[in-house]
Amino acid sequence: MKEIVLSVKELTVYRESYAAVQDVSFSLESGTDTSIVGPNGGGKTTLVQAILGILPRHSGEIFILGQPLTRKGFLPSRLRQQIAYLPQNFLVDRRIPMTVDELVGLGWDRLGFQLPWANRKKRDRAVRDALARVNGSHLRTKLIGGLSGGETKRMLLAYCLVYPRRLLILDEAPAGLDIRAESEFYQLLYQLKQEQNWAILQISHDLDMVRQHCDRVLCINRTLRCQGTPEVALSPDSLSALYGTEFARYHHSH
Ligand SMILES: Nc1ncnc2c1ncn2[C@@H]1O[C@H](COP(=O)(O)OP(=O)(O)OP(=O)(O)O)[C@@H](O)[C@H]1O
Repeated sequence: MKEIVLSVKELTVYRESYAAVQDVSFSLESGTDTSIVGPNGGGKTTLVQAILGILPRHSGEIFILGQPLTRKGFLPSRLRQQIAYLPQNFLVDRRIPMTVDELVGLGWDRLGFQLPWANRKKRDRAVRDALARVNGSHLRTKLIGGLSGGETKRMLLAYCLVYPRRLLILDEAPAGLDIRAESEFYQLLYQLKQEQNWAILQISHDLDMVRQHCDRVLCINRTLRCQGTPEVALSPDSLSALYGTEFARYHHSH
């Protein structure tokens, strides 16, 4: 059964004194893959960061699995754990002597107090399975500082998968993956959506991918210019309104 996983109502978010996202409303159902598209600086990342509670909102409301996200970005930990986020760039000090399985295991750990030895076997199995799903079993004992860009992506995806989630948010996730890894990546997203009923929200500039893989599209340029199926939201008229006439003509003529 479909369920509303995320609901955003009349959301406005400021970057300094500028409303980077203004009056945006939409909702996401479980078992669906939705893409956010729009020009550079259009507010896509700002929108996602507000949903994650990283950026404060100026006005509007955000509900995750029916629970409101507070103005300060607080969500009960049992709900926060249902959300996974794969950022565009992995910004940590890579000199930290941490192995891949240690990092992926952090995604499994419950937020809040727990005994370090509790559920050890279950945790180890979950880490192994998550790495296997992203074809990253061979990376298990590697230090995170020694990974290539594509391997880092796989590790982060395993971090997202290691625990059953309800909402997966991706910021240009396949960037840095080779052709085969990218295809496997979308296959995996499809499985998570179909078999696990996850709702997926992904920022993308790859309109061909969006047409091929996504069920719905949100066209953002500060405000929500259009939303609907890829056929509707990526029609020549919608693309002209979003990116300008020249782009729409070019994109449809090849
Ligand atoms: N840290 C920041 N401080 C101030 N303004 C910012 C900051 N980050 C982004 N902005 C501004 O907010 C607006 C929206 O930026 P945002 O990064 O959300 O757009 P985007 O659609 O994700 O862009 P891109 O496609 O280039 O990644 C832009 O005008 C940008 O200059």
